[in-house]
Amino acid sequence: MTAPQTTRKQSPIAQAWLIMYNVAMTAGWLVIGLGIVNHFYKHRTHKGLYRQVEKQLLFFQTAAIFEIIHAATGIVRSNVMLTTMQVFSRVGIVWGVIQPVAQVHNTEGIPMLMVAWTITEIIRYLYYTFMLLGTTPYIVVWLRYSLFTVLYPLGVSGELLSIYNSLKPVRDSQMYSLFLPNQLNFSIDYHIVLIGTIPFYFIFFPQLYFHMFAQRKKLWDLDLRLLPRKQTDSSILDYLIHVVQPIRNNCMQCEKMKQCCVYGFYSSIVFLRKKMKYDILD
Ligand SMILES: CCCCCCCCCCCCC/C=C/C(=O)SCCNC(=O)CCNC(=O)[C@H](O)C(C)(C)COP(=O)(O)OP(=O)(O)OC[C@H]1O[C@@H](n2cnc3c(N)ncnc32)[C@H](O)[C@@H]1OP(=O)(O)O
Repeated sequence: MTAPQTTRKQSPIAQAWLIMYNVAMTAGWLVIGLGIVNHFYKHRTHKGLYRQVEKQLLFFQTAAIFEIIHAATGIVRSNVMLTTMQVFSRVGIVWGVIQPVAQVHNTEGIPMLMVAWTITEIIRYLYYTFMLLGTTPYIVVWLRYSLFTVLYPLGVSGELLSIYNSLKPVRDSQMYSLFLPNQLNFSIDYHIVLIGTIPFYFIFFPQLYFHMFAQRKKLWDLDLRLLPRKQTDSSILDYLIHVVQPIRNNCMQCEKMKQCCVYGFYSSIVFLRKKMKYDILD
């Protein structure tokens, strides 16, 4: 089964670039994923994990900056603000927190964010690639619009934990900081800057998270076949509603309609169906 295709037509050059980009990003994150699995298999600990995949992670996470360019130039329909937030936070974490602060490398936040990012990106870029090729396997759509419910909180917790773990080493080393007096007559305390980023997570993460739920619902409404459980429920309810519908039409002409159990049965199905948010078929 394939998902409904809604991707708009791009120019052939843009389309070729996007296919190349998405294939390269899928492959890159797959390599990172294999590195993570290999590390856990060999060492059974998250210690040393960052060093194992450092180069690939720096490269492919940084390459996500193209996503902001894609959205800003309009070659994809992603929301520019949300994409910028997402990419900016992750590139910022990698280059501004993890890479320069060695004390963070072996802390618990690292496996959390790496696992969340890696699974998300393999599926996301695979999804985009399939969309461009015009056929997306149902399982890829389902994974993209379901796993984020768990992976987003996991990734964001890993990021916040990494920022938290970097605070003491950054304060002690006075990294990237400039104190008065100096010739520029300007001061910046990187420790305070990092603390200042934390509230932004509480402002922007809910927006990103609920945006994904909205996208999921939109796609779901577009094609009710997307989720098997709902599909079954929907078919049963649809079947019942279509069987009972003609009886109900007769009921409408009957004086005793309100007391009639057939009409009551019909109404409960309609109610149940509305409750399950299948209003669009009514
Ligand atoms: C020290 C620095 C700190 C900074 C502090 C900032 C605070 C910020 C707080 C936020 C923290 C977030 C951190 C993130 C953590 C994680 O990622 S954890 C892992 C879980 N993550 C996810 O699940 C990511 C989910 N998000 C997305 O998938 C989305 O991409 C998005 C970023 C939310 C944007 O969504 P949206 O605008 O809806 O766009 P898309 O659905 O992606 O795409 C829209 C259409 O464009 C097409 N498209 C997009 N990209 C491509 C592409 N590369 N190639 C081809 N096509 C593309 C896509 O197919 C869609 O097409 P249509 O269907 O035709 O609309």
